Amino acid sequence: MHLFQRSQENVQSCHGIRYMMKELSTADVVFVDNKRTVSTKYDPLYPEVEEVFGVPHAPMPCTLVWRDLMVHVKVKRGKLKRIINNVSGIAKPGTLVALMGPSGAGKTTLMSALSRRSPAGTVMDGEISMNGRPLGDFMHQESGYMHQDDLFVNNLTVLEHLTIMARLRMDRRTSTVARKRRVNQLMRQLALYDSRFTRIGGLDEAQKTLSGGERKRLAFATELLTDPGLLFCDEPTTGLDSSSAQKLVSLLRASAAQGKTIICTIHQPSSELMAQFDKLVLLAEGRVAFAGDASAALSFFESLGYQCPITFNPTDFFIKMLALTPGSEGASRLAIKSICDRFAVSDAAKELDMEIQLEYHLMGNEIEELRRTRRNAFKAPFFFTKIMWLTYRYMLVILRDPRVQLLRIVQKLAIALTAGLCFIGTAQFTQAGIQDVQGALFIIIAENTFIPMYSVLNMFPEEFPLFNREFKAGLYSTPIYYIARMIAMLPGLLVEPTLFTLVVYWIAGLRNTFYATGLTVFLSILVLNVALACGSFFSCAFGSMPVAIAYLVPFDYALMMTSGIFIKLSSMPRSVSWIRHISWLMYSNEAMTILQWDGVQNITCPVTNDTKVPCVSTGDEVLVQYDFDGARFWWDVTALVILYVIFHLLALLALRHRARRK
Ligand SMILES: Nc1ncnc2c1ncn2[C@@H]1O[C@H](COP(=O)(O)OP(=O)(O)OP(=O)(O)O)[C@@H](O)[C@H]1O
Repeated sequence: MHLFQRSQENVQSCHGIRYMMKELSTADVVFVDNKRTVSTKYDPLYPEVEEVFGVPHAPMPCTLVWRDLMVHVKVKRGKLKRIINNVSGIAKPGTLVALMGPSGAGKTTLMSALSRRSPAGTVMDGEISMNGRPLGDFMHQESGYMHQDDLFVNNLTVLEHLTIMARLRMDRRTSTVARKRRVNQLMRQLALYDSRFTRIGGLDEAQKTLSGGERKRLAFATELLTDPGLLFCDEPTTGLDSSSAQKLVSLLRASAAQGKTIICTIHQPSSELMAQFDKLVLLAEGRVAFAGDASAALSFFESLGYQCPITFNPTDFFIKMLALTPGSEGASRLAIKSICDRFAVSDAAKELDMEIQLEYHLMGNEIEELRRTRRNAFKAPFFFTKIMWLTYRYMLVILRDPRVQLLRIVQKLAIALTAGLCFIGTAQFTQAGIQDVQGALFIIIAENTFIPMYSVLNMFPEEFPLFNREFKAGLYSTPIYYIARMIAMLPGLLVEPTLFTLVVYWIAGLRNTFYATGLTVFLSILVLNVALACGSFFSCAFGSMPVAIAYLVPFDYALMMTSGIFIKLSSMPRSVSWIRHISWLMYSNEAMTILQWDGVQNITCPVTNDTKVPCVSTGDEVLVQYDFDGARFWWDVTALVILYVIFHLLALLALRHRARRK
């Protein structure tokens, strides 16, 4: 309770914003063209929601303190490179903090450390705590992180994206109505309501998509879904025109006014933008060159004898002072060191130090508050809820472009017709017919193997950046993503092989029994799924399509050569014949051959007087000719299922390894 009261006081005393908090927390505040306006005609997306719930709560106040922080990254041969050097600071509720400095000063590294989102290979020393708690995994639930480059599933609309994100991010105890209300509120507050049915992005030029500013606001809305008390924004205005940048910073300002703590890295903002920030931290060469009220930075530099020219924007001046001048790096480093050293003994630094000490002292007494926080700890959505909503997301993407799906089916039918026509009337119980039947079976197997296996190679590398970001944000685990991704593809994985196999089977006139037809279709579905699992494994293991192809081509040749169609399996050298045990082409070829020839007794032989001309007259002899065994049908099916499971498990492990390493 203590901490909450103290933080609330901070919020109110810091800016006298009690009035604003009340005002901004109502749902009818809309930002239009950088001006906050109150809509006169209230038009909520879900009217029933507002009636039930009324005014929302203020976010939980968050005070972030860091003391004597050092950050190193691992470079070659296990050596450590120091990026952040003995940095201390504090960010309180209701404040908008700007983290500025020249390129390479360490802004992103510091912010990643403060948000507990540092990449693997980062070594930290020093203290960071939020509301008295040393940083832990809770940071992913209790803080938001807006990345510089916004990543979305482009084909979704704004409303679909926010609805799905609400399902993945918000506490599972939140009711459906409350979730809808939050989505509604955010779309209205961030001026996205009119674009709610607009697609976020995409390559279709005929489709209207979001502008750069709208994408940034959508990224901001996504982070605000859980209403975190602490928000990190990495260069939120980069790539925006001045009006959109102003609009976005006004939104950050308004959120801070609601009681949030917001830390932003920012590149040389205009004076107008800078005026919206309360606190400024200037970094140079991994050290603090200034930290305190944004308005006091100029006086500090003046006290060192550095006068900002009247024609200069102060932020340009700070960066100029703290950047290395090309050609005289040594002198620049000395000047920067001197500024940082003098800040370390300045009144502003002492004041900051005292504030930090006081915060630590007060935090020591917050045990009761900690207990309360733990009791109300965030409860993530259930495993199956996440799978369901992620599957929905990927299914939407597939369904969004029905023309592509239709084209794929038309293409499959065209290939099936072409292939089938080559075999028309040839599948007979004759000596020539044996080769024709085996050829038709191999066409079915090859078509269901190679196209699916290669087409999936690009999928995981393409989706990896978004997956990795959402995985790191704790939205879902690798198995959840992987399972959802596979389930979303399932309809296509059933329809395509079924259509192709039935068309070829029918035109080629293969064995006309329900048992043989049904099981051949089943086997072709299995073959396609094993091939896709194998492609997924190569895609996850090698991370890029060209590398994956380089390894997959020799692998698939080896599988094809041991399929039993090109070389007699018993005549292969032992050193390579073992490969057939992992060849789904061999297992499916054997199983489909059994279905065609099992019990056949009447294969006709050519009429000739030469008794030495060999003749295969029964199905069993056909199987012997290919080194197949009629008793192994169900073993073949089992082997295909085992390969399916193994390839998927390997793919999952490879993806997990990749995600943890990045
Ligand atoms: N993993 C790493 N290995 C080696 N050097 C690194 C690594 N990460 C960061 N650095 C170096 O640390 C310094 C600070 O990087 P950081 O990205 O934090 O700077 P920044 O202030 O955010 O720069 P910018 O404004 O250009 O994004 C840079 O010189 C960068 O090259």
